[in-house]
Amino acid sequence: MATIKDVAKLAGVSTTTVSHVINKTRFVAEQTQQTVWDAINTLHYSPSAVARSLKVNTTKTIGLLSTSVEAPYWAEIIEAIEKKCFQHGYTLLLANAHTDFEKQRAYLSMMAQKRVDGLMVMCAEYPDSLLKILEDHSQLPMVVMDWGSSHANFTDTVEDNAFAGGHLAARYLLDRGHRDIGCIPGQMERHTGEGRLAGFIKALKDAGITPREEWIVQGDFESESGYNAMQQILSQKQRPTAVFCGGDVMAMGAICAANEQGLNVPHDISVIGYDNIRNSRFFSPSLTTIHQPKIELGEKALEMLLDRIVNKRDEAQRLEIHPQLIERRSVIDGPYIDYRR
Ligand SMILES: Nc1nc2[nH]cnc2c(=O)[nH]1
Repeated sequence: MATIKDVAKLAGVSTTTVSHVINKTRFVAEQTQQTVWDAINTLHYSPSAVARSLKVNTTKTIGLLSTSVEAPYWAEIIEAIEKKCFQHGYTLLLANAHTDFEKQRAYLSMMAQKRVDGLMVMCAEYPDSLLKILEDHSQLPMVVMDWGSSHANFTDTVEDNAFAGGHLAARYLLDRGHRDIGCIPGQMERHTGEGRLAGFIKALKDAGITPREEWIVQGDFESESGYNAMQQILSQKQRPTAVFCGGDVMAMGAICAANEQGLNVPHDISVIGYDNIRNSRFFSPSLTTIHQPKIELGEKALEMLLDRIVNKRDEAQRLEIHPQLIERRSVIDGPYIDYRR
């Protein structure tokens, strides 16, 4: 592989001049520039990022310690981060650890050794063991994207207002005249599971309704869990008229279960989701849901991290995103529409 010395030799200039031509760091006569670029093209020379990193002490690389790319929710956030990294001239190093602690530890160590300039964290669950190793790496500029309200002062965070989103979903169903409402939340260990459910329960209680335990069936953000949970809800003697699913993918499974029992969504039972994944518009019926601003989440988190890297900011910052109702066709008016509060 050609080196900068080979280019300098072929162009008949010094390596410093070649460097200035490539990096545009000093005036170089046009004719000389042309000669250098001709030599670069002839030799197919590519400047070494490794050599440059050693000199400037940055690698222009961001590490992302994440859970998986399989679920549409994660995929949309990661896509937004990757696009923004590219725009800013950074390479994204993706480390899917699947909530496996040993993998998280190994990836964190690898990323530190590769001297990433900053670290984005989206691990879904944050047991103390993970918090400890994150803190051990707190010399790295870091942003945690899915903790909800901040847990630590060594990292930037993004608050997604999961509680407000769950509240909004329940409030919408109440406003549409539903009072018998079930829920299929994601895992309680996850902020997006627990926070969305807590908001839902609060809205019901504020409306004078005691949530019925048998209508709250635990899911895990996968379609199969939504399917099984809906089957369980529908197997009961008294059924709810509406169900809030804490993730759109679970709503997809829940709608499938209802259909297989001969029920029509929304005419026999209304369903509202959460996340507004790209395909939720194309569910049958198209899904009424709570929009989680995923692109904004990814972009804001990266911008905050770059601000920390570039400006060498020490104090932790916290940004917020806000959930929004998206009305489509999976919810219709419930039996209490004329008596709503
Ligand atoms: N698959 C999946 N979807 C989500 N949507 C919000 N949180 C989650 C999560 O933890 N997993």
